[in-house]
Amino acid sequence: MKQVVYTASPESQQIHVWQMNDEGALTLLQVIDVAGQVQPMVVSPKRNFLYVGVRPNFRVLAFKIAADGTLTEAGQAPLPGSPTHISTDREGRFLFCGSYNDACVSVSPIGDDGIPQAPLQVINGLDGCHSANIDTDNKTLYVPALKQDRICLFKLGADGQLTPRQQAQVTTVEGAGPRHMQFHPGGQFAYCVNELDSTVEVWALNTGEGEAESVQTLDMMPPDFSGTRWAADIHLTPDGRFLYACDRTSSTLAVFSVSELGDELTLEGFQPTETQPRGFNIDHSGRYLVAAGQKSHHIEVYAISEPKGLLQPLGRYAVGQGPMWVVIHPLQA
Ligand SMILES: O=C1O[C@H](COP(=O)(O)O)[C@@H](O)[C@H](O)[C@H]1O
Repeated sequence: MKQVVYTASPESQQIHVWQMNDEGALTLLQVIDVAGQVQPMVVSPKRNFLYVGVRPNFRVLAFKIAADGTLTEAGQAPLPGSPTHISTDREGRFLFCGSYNDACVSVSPIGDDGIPQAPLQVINGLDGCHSANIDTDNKTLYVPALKQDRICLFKLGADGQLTPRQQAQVTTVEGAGPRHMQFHPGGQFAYCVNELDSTVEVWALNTGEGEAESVQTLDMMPPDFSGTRWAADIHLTPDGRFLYACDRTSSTLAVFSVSELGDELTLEGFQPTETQPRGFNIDHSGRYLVAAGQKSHHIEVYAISEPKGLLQPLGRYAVGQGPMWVVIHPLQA
């Protein structure tokens, strides 16, 4: 499977486009200089656009993805706050933006041409809003508000309007700081990385009603760690068997195996990684993981090994300054 890896480096205002071969080796295809600090990125469900949040002029840029994975800017739209995280619904009709510094989540319609438009709704009062995560049924948006130790649950309407679910929020333990989420492919469980206590929490979902209940919380730090915990990102292999979460102070990736149902995690080990890993991702074959070091200015590729999902370093590559977001896109065969 040929794939393309996009990395965002806000300090040098660049997007690097890498081709990944079947052995996990990267070749640089393109470097785009962006007028702004590039941060969160997501590929559209139809796989024809890369959406990128930039600051300090808060906007989402839409890049058309060519057959070889290279990018051409095709349009842009304003955002109501500094983009910390962007995502879309599963049909690619709406773009969600979570803003930590502006404490809000917004919904922007995406035109038939694939270009996002100005927001149709902004929900404020979400202190430390860190991500917006649509469930596998495309019905409930889970929005962690890190500074409030809560995840807000919104029903996504056909018109893109968000309304609080009857169970409008779930809370973590005090001081956990819920940040990023992943969904098990079966749709019945979600995993949230908690930034401030570096734990991973398993949430059982009642997708019909849009409800969640905490069923397991695991420490993700090496046993000898005594510094300030500072977790960041979380990703699951496409088959749902292995889950990874990173901590920035210790510069480690924690490796978990996932039960068949998705309800239970087992800590399998730790992988030292690039300095201050704020963002990483997993390829579409589930064989490779790419981690970005915000302070090392490199990305590193790992092979995911059987039977526990432990990581084997394959190669590291210099990128722009302060890389913090990684997205992987499969090319059409
Ligand atoms: O990871 C973190 O994210 C927040 C928000 O990031 P930003 O890039 O949107 O400003 C940051 O302020 C926080 O200190 C940090 O731990």
